[in-house]
Amino acid sequence: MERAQGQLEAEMQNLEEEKNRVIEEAFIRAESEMKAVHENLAGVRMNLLSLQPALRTLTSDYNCLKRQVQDFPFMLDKAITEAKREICQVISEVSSTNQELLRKYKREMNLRKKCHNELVRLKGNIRVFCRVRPVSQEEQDSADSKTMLSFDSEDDAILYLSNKGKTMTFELDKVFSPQATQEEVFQEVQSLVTSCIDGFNVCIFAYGQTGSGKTYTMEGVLDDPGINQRALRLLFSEVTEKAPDWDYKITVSMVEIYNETLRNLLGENPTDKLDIKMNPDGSGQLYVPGLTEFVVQSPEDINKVFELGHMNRATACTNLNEHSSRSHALLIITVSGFNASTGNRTQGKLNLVDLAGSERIAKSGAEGSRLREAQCINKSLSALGDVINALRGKHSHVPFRNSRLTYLLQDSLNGDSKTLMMVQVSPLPNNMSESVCSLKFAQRVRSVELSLSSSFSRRHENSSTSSSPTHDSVELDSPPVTPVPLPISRASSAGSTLSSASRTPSISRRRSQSQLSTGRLKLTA
Ligand SMILES: Nc1ncnc2c1ncn2[C@@H]1O[C@H](COP(=O)(O)OP(=O)(O)OP(=O)(O)O)[C@@H](O)[C@H]1O
Repeated sequence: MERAQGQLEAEMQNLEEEKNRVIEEAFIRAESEMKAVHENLAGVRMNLLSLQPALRTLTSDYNCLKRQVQDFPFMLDKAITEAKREICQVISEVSSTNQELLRKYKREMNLRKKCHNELVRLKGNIRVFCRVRPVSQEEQDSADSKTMLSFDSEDDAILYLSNKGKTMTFELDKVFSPQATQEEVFQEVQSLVTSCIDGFNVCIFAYGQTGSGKTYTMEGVLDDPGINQRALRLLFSEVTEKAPDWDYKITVSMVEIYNETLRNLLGENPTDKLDIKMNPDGSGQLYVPGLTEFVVQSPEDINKVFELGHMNRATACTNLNEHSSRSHALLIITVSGFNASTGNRTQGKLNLVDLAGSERIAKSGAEGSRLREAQCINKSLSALGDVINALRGKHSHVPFRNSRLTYLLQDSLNGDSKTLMMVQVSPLPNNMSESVCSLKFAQRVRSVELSLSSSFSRRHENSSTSSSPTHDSVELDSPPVTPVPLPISRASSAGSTLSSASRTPSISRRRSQSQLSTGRLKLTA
């Protein structure tokens, strides 16, 4: 019993010790945990302390933003109102500048038109050029190739023609020697071409006997095109350049007049005959029902037009060369413009005409269909001369209706329209009588015009220069023609609508003027 009690006490003793140890350990652990918690707490406190300024900044930022957000609609309204006011002010400034510019532009345009009209009035609106074609290789080889034409080295408007021992002098507006290139010829006519953009109607005729180079000048050859193609290309590039301000439309028609019958060369059926009628819209303008008008929208279209016209012309006849000599070929280009900012509209027409051969076949005993062809050609060329004469003579009646050609071109020959007659001449002695006829025709056309464009000539209206430039009024082997002594209007032609840049100071012209003052011109023997 005592032993058991001793054991129990010892166990209790152990347990008591064990308890004290565990408590001590727990206390130590609790103390170290407490210490760690304190340390963490201190860290958190430190963090809290360091975050406080940032929090204050954030709070103040937030408050600031909040105020701004509250103020924003008001500020926005204010800014918009201010911007509106500034924009309105700028717009009104720009618009008044614009108005001023528009006013100036319109005034300049009117001035330009007035100057142009005045220039046309002073110069006369018919110009006559002459182009002498070169002698071909074949002709050079033949015995009869000696050219009878010569040029004035100091005056590019004079042409001398030797005939039967006498030298005839012709004075025109410009003479192109056989060396003149297609480009040089075009340079002289390009201002006339572009004037149709300004709303003028223009006619350029190639006149002369068969084989004198009319088609070469107008159509040209594949690698060296003539006036037709160059004109269309120039017009296209000019209107493209003006595109931001102007909206232009270029349309092209091609017509052939054969035996007084009109054919549509760009139509689906080129053998169909066309008629010329009064426009039912009451405008008093003529129109050709069914005439194809091809709208040119790209340079490629230009090639298409010429290919189609050429193909249609060729398919409707057996021999194109012969046929083209006996028919008039017309390329009619219309340029319509609209300026959206000024509201201005323009419409000009450029008629490029390769006339039928002017030789007088009727006098050489032609019969049947050849005779009819010749009569038709003579009739229309004479009608052209009569119309020009009547127009420039301000006759009350202008016989437009005497031929299809003049009837079709009525609106382009009338009013302030401009005409250029390109007289083609062969240099060969065999062709001399026809060359003389062509040059006389040209000179009479020019003299009709000149006789009305200077006061001097008005006084001489009824003298030798007033004869009508009718085609068949020119007689073969008639005495040498007297040069038209009217250089006054040409002397004042600086700034001509037709380029005068290439003209040389003219001894001949001075000579003409001094002869003019004596009232007489002699032929050079
Ligand atoms: N300035 C020139 N330079 C080179 N060749 C030319 C020139 N003028 C004409 N020719 C050539 O002379 C020939 C006759 O010219 P073209 O056919 O143009 O005459 P045309 O007056 O139109 O004749 P047609 O009345 O028969 O149509 C052609 O072979 C042409 O190529």
